[in-house]
Amino acid sequence: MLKAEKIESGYGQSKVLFGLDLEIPDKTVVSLIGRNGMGKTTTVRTIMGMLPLRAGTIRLGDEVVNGYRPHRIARLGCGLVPEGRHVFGSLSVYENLYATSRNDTQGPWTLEAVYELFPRLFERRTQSARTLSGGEQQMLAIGRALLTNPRLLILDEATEGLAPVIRQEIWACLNRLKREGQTILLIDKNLKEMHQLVDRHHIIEKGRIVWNGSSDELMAQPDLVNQYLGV
Ligand SMILES: Nc1ncnc2c1ncn2[C@@H]1O[C@H](COP(=O)(O)OP(=O)(O)OP(=O)(O)O)[C@@H](O)[C@H]1O
Repeated sequence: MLKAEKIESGYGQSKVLFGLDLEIPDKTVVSLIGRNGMGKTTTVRTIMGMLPLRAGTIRLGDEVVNGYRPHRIARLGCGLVPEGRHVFGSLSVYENLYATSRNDTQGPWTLEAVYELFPRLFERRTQSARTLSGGEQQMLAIGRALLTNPRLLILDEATEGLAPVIRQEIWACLNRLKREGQTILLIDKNLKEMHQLVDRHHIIEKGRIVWNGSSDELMAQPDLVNQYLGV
């Protein structure tokens, strides 16, 4: 599905990614984990074409997408749930969803399907997005991304700052998406909840992947978790 090879990028004079490799096979859930400031969001921005790729190659399927603008990456099937959610506060839930739904995509995700996934969004469909709780805004951001029927769904900090009960709803949603074969790139810090969900973890340290392996392999190495995740 997605293959990034030796990618480099950064901001102005400062380089953040130093030859990062990441492969996301079809119908798998892949994580990117690491301490704050190691380059997770920068990786996502680079994949989405929001930051220029300075070196390396990104392939989506068979297509090299180096230099593609974000809208083109989105049209090729990458749906992003950004850190901080970025819903349109002055628009209603329905308007947020409608504004990003497209009629040129094929797949299971319709407005009705999103409302079925998150009944709270249906209940609050006329409410302006700024009045939603953080968890409801995250549901809206996920619903908005799903409406593009993405081949690859990317979540940057899937459950950060959310109340525990809402977190469980998000994990349940992600587990359901996995069962349905959705390919996912997941950034989060909750290793316990990620255990069942993630097929392959990738630890990022100073802009490079320093380890990758299964959830069981990760849990079997507490030193690794201590060293790179600081928990
Ligand atoms: N817009 C920006 N301009 C300049 N430097 C930035 C910008 N955004 C991030 N950085 C720097 O790039 C580095 C990597 O940041 P990034 O946001 O990718 O990390 P992260 O792993 O996602 O961490 P976090 O969990 O804190 O978001 C950090 O040193 C950060 O200060």
